[in-house]
Amino acid sequence: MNPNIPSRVKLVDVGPRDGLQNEKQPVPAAVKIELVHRLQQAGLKEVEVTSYVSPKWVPQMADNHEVMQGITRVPGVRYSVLTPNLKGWEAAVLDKPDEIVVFGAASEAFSQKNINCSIAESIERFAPVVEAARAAGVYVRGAMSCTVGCPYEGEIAPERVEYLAGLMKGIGVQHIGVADTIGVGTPRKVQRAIEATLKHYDLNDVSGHFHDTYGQALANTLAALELGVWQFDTSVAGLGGCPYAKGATGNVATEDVVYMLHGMGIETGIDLDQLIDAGAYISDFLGRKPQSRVAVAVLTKRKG
Ligand SMILES: CC(C)(COP(=O)([O-])OP(=O)([O-])OC[C@H]1O[C@@H](n2cnc3c(N)ncnc32)[C@H](O)[C@@H]1OP(=O)([O-])[O-])[C@@H](O)C(=O)NCCC(=O)NCCSC(=O)C[C@@](C)(O)CC(=O)[O-]
Repeated sequence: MNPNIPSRVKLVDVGPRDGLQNEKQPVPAAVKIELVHRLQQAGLKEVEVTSYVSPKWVPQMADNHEVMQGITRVPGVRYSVLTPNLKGWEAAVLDKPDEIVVFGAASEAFSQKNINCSIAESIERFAPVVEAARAAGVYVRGAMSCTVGCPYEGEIAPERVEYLAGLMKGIGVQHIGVADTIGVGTPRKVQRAIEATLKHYDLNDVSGHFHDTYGQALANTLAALELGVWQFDTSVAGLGGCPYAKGATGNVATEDVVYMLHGMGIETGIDLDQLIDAGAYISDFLGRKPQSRVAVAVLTKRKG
């Protein structure tokens, strides 16, 4: 096996936030809370719970306070939330997240559509958020959208990823996620985006966030593992899609990544059966099958 491949991987389940943010049907806070509980029971050590964004832009996340305050926290589990500006941070801090996420884009057009400002303006907005969070002892992660392709601008060059990673580093963002927002990436392209990020960030501070629109997300995860990346965002049942990236499907399913990693002898600390139950719970609520191939296979096998 490639010696760069780590023996242990940390997965952050972003299903409750990235997975549900685009759902058109209302999902009650109680269901979101139960999903977080089931994920932590399955062994997830970090869950991205919600976002503090405009309820006019993303109505599904309007219950952020209720969800964060309703969770029974487990020691050793981290709860992260998205905060695009100081207003978001001021709301989020009341709910005591372990980690906040500022989210920018390597594409100007996506930045405008997603957060209504240019890349340069986004960094100006993030800077005081990062400062306030770090002063309060809250860890700061950055997400970089559209690192290989953009729904409005097409292919994104690695130099633009390097540029954004440098800006994020410059304002004190501690960890950076390399996102293939619309799932158009293929393994070499994703590796180039990660290599560009590694010009500014240590390998231990970089994670992968791959959507599966074109069915490449597992291959892209493996490509990132081959560079030594050991942290990934995944979404239980493959939930999700971004409201500002039409047609993009959910993140790679946590179940599929766990199955692949365990099959490679890589530890995750996650119980696949309990994870599949968590995915079945939310999929039943939404009235559809899990998007995870592994979950569907196991659930079919269980029926006998
Ligand atoms: C970023 C803003 C808020 C800027 O929105 P804006 O309109 O430019 O902000 P503004 O400062 O001009 O304020 C306009 C209104 O929004 C309110 N407002 C302002 N800020 C907040 C806040 N934090 N929370 C609640 N309300 C807020 C503010 O109070 C005001 O309310 P009004 O006076 O009209 O009633 C807006 O564009 C927005 O909410 N966008 C949604 C972004 C979003 O959630 N996108 C999806 C998540 S990112 C993602 O999924 C990608 C990722 C991370 O997963 C990685 C990947 O795959 O690429």
